[in-house]
Amino acid sequence: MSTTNERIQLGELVCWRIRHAGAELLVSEQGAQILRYQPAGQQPLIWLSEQAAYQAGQSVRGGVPVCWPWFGDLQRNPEAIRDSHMRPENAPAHGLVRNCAWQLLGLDTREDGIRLSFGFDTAEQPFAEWPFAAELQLDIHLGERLSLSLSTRNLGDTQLPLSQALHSYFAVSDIRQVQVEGLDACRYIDTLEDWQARQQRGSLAFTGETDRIYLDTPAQLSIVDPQWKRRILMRSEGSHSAVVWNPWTDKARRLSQFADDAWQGMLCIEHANVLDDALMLAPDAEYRLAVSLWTQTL
Ligand SMILES: O=P(O)(O)OC[C@H]1O[C@@H](O)[C@H](O)[C@@H](O)[C@@H]1O
Repeated sequence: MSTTNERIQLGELVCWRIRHAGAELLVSEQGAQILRYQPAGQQPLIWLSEQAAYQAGQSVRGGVPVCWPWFGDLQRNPEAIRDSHMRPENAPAHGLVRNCAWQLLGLDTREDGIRLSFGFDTAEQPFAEWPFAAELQLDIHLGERLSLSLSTRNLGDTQLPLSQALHSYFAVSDIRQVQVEGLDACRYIDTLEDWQARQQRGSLAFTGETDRIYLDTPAQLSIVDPQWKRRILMRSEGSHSAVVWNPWTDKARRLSQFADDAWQGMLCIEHANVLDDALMLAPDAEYRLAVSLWTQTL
């Protein structure tokens, strides 16, 4: 099977364009962020905004940003995570690494696809207001499926409080036509309804702005997209929580790098470790959060 890789510059960002057996993957070294993924002969599976800005120090809208060492608004995190930052009121949303330079550790072509690894070490790039030592590695494997694995090793001598997510933006034909399966009976926190706890009944369809944290989630979820005649499957390891987000009309107008009507063609399902599923990593412990993505024809 033919596999090629190309180092390209998009605006200020160094990126890798990988082609394998008709599939195409675009990854930025900044944030070790997958920007786009299109399986062979299909619509994109991972969505990238048409208004994406490729600037140093700014996360790109779309793809799969890595949220670490906290997810979302730090002030909404469990106490141990809030206390991990010296000035939580000034801490950026979604942690510290999504707009940092990561290091390319390896790019290997094999019979079953191509593997890219990126590393981030706080010993080399310390955060003044987050006094912990950790080593992060994101391994990306493009084969028949796209697989991501994020490992955190605690290099310090105290416990490391952590929440995190692989913030995947999926491409869909029309958010009003798709459904998410696998969440039936899961508890969720509706962040748009004063963070009240609710319970999912049946599959999830979308009729307005949605921003929910699902808890006790199963290993496999899927997006059913009848118009594009496909099901996107997601299988995770090391995650029992997932964030489901679509900004709908009003929030779309307030988002950066986002066209007013872009909400129609995207859906975030973010495999995570948040709230009850947040982590305390012992000294020298390593934790792995992983997700594999593929499609089936409907
Ligand atoms: O604009 P950002 O920082 O990339 O965040 C995008 C969205 O990310 C989601 O994970 C959150 O649940 C939303 O509340 C948020 O709006």
